[in-house]
Amino acid sequence: LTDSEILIKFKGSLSNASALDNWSDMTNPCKGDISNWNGVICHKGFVIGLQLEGMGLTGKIDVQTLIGLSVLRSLSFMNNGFDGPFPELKKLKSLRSIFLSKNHFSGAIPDDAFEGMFKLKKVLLAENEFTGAIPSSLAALPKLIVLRLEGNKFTGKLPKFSATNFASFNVSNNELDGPIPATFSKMDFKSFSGNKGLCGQPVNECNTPNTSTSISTTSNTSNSNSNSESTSKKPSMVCIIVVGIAMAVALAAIVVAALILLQSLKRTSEESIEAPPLPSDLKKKTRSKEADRSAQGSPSEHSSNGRKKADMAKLSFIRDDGERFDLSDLLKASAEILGSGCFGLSYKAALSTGPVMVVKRFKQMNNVGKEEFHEHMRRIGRLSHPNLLPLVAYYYRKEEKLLVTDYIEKGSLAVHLHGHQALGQPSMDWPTRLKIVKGVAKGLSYLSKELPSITAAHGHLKSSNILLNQSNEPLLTDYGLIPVINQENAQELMVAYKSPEYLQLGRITKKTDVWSLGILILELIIGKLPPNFLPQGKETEGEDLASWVNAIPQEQRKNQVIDKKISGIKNSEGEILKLLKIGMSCCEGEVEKRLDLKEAIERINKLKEKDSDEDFFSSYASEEDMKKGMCDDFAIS
Ligand SMILES: Nc1ncnc2c1ncn2[C@@H]1O[C@H](COP(=O)(O)OP(=O)(O)OP(=O)(O)O)[C@@H](O)[C@H]1O
Repeated sequence: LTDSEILIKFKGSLSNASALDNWSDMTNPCKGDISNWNGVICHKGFVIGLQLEGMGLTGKIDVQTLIGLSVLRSLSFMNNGFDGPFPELKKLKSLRSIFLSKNHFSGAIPDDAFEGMFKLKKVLLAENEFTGAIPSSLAALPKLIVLRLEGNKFTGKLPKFSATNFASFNVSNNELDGPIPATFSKMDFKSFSGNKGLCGQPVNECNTPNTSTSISTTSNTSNSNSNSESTSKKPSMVCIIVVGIAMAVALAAIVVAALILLQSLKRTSEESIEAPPLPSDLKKKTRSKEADRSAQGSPSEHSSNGRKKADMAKLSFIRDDGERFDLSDLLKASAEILGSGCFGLSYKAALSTGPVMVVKRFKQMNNVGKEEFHEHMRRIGRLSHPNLLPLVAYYYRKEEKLLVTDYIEKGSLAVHLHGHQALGQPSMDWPTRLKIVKGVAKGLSYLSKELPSITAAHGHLKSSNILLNQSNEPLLTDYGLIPVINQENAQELMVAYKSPEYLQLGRITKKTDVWSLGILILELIIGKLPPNFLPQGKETEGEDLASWVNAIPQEQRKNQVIDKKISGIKNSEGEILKLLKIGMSCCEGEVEKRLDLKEAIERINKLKEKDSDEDFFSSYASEEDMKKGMCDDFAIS
């Protein structure tokens, strides 16, 4: 059967499937990475995922038919009306993700239900009616990083899990009992709460008779003073030693890091100057690509002669019409460190011939092969929009990659919002802020259309990745990088992976960039820096901006939320409140309730600099609604 026939047959087993009306055997489900069939995810012409969420589907999940989709990696039926036993998904050995949360599946899951699914990384079964023990075959999965079982009726003990590196784990609100394995002791207690019988760290409610601490302290009252004295002394000695060792190790680490950095810079510089001629096959490839580069925008080799030629080839240029330079030119240029972001250092390099470039070093792109990297950079390089900072050139070496762009004199939005104020310079006025939001929205819209196969087409939207040109038009940077960043590092560093859906469910969606846009809107209105967008913010420290707004009573928001330092807001407060409302709808924690990008952009585009009389009244009317608790967009989650 073809993919199209398989999917049509599969649809036949579903009930209430009107959301899949555009599945038709007259068309192909996949054109390259694009699909016009609702909920079908494609890669290189193959169906790799079904994302059939919140479609009101019921009926049977015909797993047998899906076996025909040989590269199916992800199945999501979340938030539908499926019931009955756990489907026999182990027949689909290539699956990486199973999302069945928020349905009515029930009964015990067979102990061997996950047997042989060695590639499985994410399993979401939350908020169903499953009973019985957590299957040992699930606990044995070696690559599991996300497991969500909360809100079921699982019983028995928590099994020992083979995987130890969970990005998200939750078994709360079940009927589990017994001790929590020590490997989970550092997790958030909320992941285990609501299970009356579970005990041990992090819940700390173990009440078994053989837990000895409290018993021994009461029975040895006569010794208690001396014991407590000696225990209070011992830790302080230990502390001093530990702190001493830690300081010595930290110092040594700093020295080693500095040496490595110097060595690496030196090596890069030497390699670029001493670069051997290109291997002939790569040269051939480069030359043959010259032929179609005008159509493809492919990198080209600027030929002159000898070693110069080889050096030039080391930097791959996206366009033909710009100034050419090589790595050694960049390294010889007068350079200035712009900052150390999540991925490494960024330098500003003023070339002796005039142009000023920015070189950003990435060490976290080691999992992609050379061809894959070149292909992706060419894809990024073909993008062209007034709100995107174009990639000028890139450099590939196995251990590190460099991306080169023009230097933008005016710097980033982050600096204008937060840095300039700290220096006592005037804060950005409302019309400029509005212009920036509109430009960012246009850039995002373009990216999502041009990079449909990347779930979060930007993936790293934050105020330091928005530069401002001389007329304050925003230019997005660091976009489209998710496919080439190492997964582990991406999870730690990229903004998309700090979204609620990633933190709670271990997934990013088409609406993840919308969430970042919402946070950016709030940052522009409130004038506060979002805590978890800081480079070092691996953990969310402090509440996010949306929770901060939500904690402020409705009637006080106009006065407390809008940054007092924004100039030019007279007669614009109605419009600012409308933007605030859009920002909050973009920050909706539940993906289904969040605005989609198109809707958000439409609403942003309607905003004006000044309130009209009508807007003035309607914004106040909506404030009244809020007071009455009728405004869903502001509902406290
Ligand atoms: N082309 C550019 N022109 C001017 N300033 C830039 C340019 N690219 C980056 N910057 C600025 O240089 C600084 C360092 O940028 P970098 O991208 O390394 O880190 P970041 O944006 O803070 O974090 P991340 O690595 O997560 O993107 C930031 O303030 C950024 O706004």
